[in-house]
Amino acid sequence: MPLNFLSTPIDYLGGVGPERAKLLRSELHVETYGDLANLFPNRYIDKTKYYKINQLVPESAQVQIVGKIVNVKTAGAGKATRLVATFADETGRMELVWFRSQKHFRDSLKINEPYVAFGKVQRYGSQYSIAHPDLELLKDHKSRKQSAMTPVYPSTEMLAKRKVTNTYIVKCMRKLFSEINGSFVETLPEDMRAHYKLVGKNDAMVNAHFPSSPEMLRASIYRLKFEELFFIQMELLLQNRIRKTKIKGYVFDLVGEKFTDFYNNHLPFQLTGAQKRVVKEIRADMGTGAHMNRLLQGDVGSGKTIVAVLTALLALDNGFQACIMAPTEILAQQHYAGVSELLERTNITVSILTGSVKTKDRRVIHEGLEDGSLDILIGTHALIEDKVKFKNLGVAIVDEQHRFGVAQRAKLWKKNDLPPHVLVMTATPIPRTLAMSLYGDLDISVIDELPPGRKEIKTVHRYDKNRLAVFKFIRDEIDLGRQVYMVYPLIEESETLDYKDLQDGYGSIVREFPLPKYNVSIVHGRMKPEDKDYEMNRFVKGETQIMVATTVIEVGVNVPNASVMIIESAERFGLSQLHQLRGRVGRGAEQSYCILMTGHKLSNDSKTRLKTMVDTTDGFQIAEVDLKLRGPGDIMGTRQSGVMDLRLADIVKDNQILALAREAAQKLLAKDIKIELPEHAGVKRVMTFLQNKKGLWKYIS
Ligand SMILES: Nc1ncnc2c1ncn2[C@@H]1O[C@H](COP(=O)(O)OP(=O)(O)OP(=O)(O)O)[C@@H](O)[C@H]1O
Repeated sequence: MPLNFLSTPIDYLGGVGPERAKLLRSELHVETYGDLANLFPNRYIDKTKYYKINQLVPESAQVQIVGKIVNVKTAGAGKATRLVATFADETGRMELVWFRSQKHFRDSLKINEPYVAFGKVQRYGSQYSIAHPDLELLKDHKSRKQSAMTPVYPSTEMLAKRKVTNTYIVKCMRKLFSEINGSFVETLPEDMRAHYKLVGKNDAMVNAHFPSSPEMLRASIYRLKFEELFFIQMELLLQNRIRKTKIKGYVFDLVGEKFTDFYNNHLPFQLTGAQKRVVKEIRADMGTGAHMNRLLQGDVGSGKTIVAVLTALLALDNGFQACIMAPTEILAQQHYAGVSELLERTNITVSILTGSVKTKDRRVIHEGLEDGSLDILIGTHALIEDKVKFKNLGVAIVDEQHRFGVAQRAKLWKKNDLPPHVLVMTATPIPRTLAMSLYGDLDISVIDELPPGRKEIKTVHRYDKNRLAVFKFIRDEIDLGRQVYMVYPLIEESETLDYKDLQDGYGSIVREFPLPKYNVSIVHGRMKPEDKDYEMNRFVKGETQIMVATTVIEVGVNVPNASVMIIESAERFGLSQLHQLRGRVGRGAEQSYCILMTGHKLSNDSKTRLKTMVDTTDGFQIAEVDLKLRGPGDIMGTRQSGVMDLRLADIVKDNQILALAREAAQKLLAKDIKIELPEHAGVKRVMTFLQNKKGLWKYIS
């Protein structure tokens, strides 16, 4: 089947006039024959089965009933005007309802003639009804062979109102398939189909719409999902490859004195297996001559800082500088303190540049950067100001990518002849399956192992009415010398309300934990940055025992002595947010606790979230549950990605197929990177079709 046949506008299909074509376009995005063929059923129903009215139950979904219209009347007024027909069989009566009352439609309804009504039943009081049923005279219905697996296509209220019924769409589909005449061209190579046991394209298309058996239906849907995911993977893998061949990077092939000396003499601990593996991956990247763009995912507290330092040392050993960018002043300071301590006994120079650094000190930093005497610069957005000029920046390490835009990162290498390597660190785990489908242009390293000897954070869920016991627990912990976080939600829609909650909470905490024994800090988004930092620092230094805060403390804050995290209205937080918050404790040697406080009324989703938090501390597992609860739409960055356009596959539910499709794409490209072997003609055709607009092919063919 030539592709141009499939691009025939839908108006040309027999039985589709301009009116209905317009509706199909606006409601279902069906513009062409191809679009219609790829409009897959939501489900299938047994059209050989008929219900009696007295067999209906409130849960009956779509049913077919044979009966007669015994009368028709108009009910309601204005916009609520509707046509109501009483429909009866020998067992009872029900209603058929249309929210329109054109006279000619009313007149077309035949009283006391047998009809088949099909649709979704609803019950109002003791009465069953179907709104906008598919209605067909029994004799017409009987004249066609009915299938036990009739497809049910997506529909909208507008379509139902305008008589574009399921029966109509099925009719169009039959017509289309008889015109196509069984000749969808195969897209996947034969060896791949044999290896992954995939049915042929044509059979799959026909059976997805008009299944010959349940087994064939399953096999067809599997094949079509595989195909869909396979081509997405092909695009991602090719984009990645193009990036690597097009964008050159510095070659850091020396592992010199600085790295070796630090590694052999100054490591404060043994690296975990995962840290070693990740450092190896980074070294391999930097040695190839391609530009590194790597995402380093590591759960909270998994030890990303040491990886950042070793990466910086690799740049230094090859005669380059390094920088580490953090999203906030506090985090930049923490990194600076941590990195300086690690490098204390070496002769490597480290400085910090943030908004609050004085002009005089700035000048010294600028000079050091330009003459190359400053090796590592740590800082905030201040690093990308125009005045900051590196002599030769070799690697930029960016903490928490979503707070820095790509354009901002690009500013960093304005002085370089080549872009510095980029390592983005994030503590927000993204499930592997999602990461695979999203980040074609980014390589991913994962630290999936925590340093040894960590004590699991004990997590419990408590109801508000047990608050007194929780307060007692807090007092006991403070008596032991520990510090406590108390976090309140802050969501944009009801900022005023949240602010009140926070202030009320602060008020009651100060009453419960009075001076002079207790000192309480408060931090929230409405404070000036200087005030926030001041309050944070009091807590960091141990001058206050309790930190009342909104989620502003979410990322990266490191106060090892804080051992209790209380999260108020925990049901209002997302899972990954709860996990990030919990990660603020458990950073020292002491046993740590996380207490999730809620009221009694909880939705099922909230219960699942709380239970997941109580059951596990594994960020990746939590991310998987989060993805299942929220769907990929809300997860960072997914909105812009092609993943949301999937027709059949669901990257969460079909993650096994996704993994196989990725493997198949990798194998194919390993054998035939230009996709020019004759057996890959089908793949090439689809890729060309997909890529025409983006011009991907001009790079690889
Ligand atoms: N291999 C290791 N063995 C023992 N301790 C380690 C190891 N790696 C890191 N640590 C320690 O674990 C703590 C957490 O490390 P680090 O601050 O680098 O974590 P992180 O991944 O940046 O976490 P977060 O994203 O929560 O800030 C630090 O105190 C660090 O010294």
